Amino acid sequence: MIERITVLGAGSWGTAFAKVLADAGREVTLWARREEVAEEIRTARTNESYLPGVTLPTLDATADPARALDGAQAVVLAVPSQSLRANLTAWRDLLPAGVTLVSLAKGVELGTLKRMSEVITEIAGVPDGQVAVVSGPNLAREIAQGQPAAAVVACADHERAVAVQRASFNSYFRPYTNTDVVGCELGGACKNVIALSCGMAAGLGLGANTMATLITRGLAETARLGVKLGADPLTFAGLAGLGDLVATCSSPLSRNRTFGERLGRGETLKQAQEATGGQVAEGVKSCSSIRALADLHGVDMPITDAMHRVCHEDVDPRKVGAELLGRSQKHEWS
Ligand SMILES: NC(=O)C1=CN([C@@H]2O[C@H](COP(=O)(O)OP(=O)(O)OC[C@H]3O[C@@H](n4cnc5c(N)ncnc54)[C@H](OP(=O)(O)O)[C@@H]3O)[C@@H](O)[C@H]2O)C=CC1
Ligand SMILES: O=C(CO)COP(=O)(O)O
Repeated sequence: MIERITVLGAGSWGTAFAKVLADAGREVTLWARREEVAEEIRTARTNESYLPGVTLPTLDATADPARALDGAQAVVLAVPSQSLRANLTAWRDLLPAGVTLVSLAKGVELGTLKRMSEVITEIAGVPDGQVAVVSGPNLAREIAQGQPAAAVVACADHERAVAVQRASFNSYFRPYTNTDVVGCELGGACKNVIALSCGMAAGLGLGANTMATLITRGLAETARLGVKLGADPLTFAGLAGLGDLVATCSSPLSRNRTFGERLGRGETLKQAQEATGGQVAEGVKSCSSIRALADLHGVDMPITDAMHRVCHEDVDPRKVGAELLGRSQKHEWS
């Protein structure tokens, strides 16, 4: 049984997941980038900047990575996807040998076009089977409030997935196992981009039919990419596919959806970034890396392409909307 777990990253999801683990009976140490955040978690049992009003269970917290990683049996990586490489490079010599590495990040790296587990195996120099991914409909604030939710723990090594499942299962958090790491990671990364599009539609004043269309066609393009890269198509009907997509596209708690809504209301990228105060909306960068990955593999992802053009080529959301509708007509599954 995994008993001692270190969570690296004390933002919304890192803190909420540390709570999940502590509520599951694990001994948890949470690493925060800033000492004042670590001190607040240790002494006041709160992290007001990320989870206001939430009382945390007993947790150790530190800004010292060496102290955080000492004796860890599993290490959870909860930093933004575009900084994971730099962070892990700084931490890799501190990782205990054979430790299970768990990724919470949902993104595809710009430049390398790697999934997060690929970045981790490369930087930590560990085999695929040592890296697990947790993904699913897991809006941090709801989980931190103890609202029921399920997730998937995906790992090429089934036994390791079961160990993480057992370590994180509690009265409100129900993890399932899966061995389809590619599908689970792509589901998590792509849904952030589709959530941007749903937010944008909401910002333009559009209703439920448009949302459902974007969700369904978003899932179709995600599955198209996933299958091309070796994922199991069934994964996209599961928690890390449809589940996460529906939660993120529908909830005002989603940073990606909220960001898209601002763009839909006419804000520029810069204005939306300033208004969301540095909180990570992974889809803004992932729309470019996922688009490049799709291009590399000859996969058509029109919604993702549209989001890239709005976010990075300053194209009007109304224009990409009209273009999406005017694409050449085809069979639903071609
Ligand atoms: N929030 C959610 O509901 C969910 C998020 N995720 C995924 O989890 C990952 C982490 O997201 P989340 O916790 O929400 O993000 P937040 O934006 O809430 O927090 C980011 C955390 O990472 C730290 N951080 C930011 N930039 C860097 C950097 N360059 N180097 C080191 N640390 C950094 C921040 O520290 P500081 O405070 O000092 O800036 C903060 O602790 C993302 O990939 C996200 O998609 C997955 C499921 C649910
Ligand atoms: O991944 C998430 C829910 O599962 C969180 O989504 P946001 O990053 O859009 O807030």
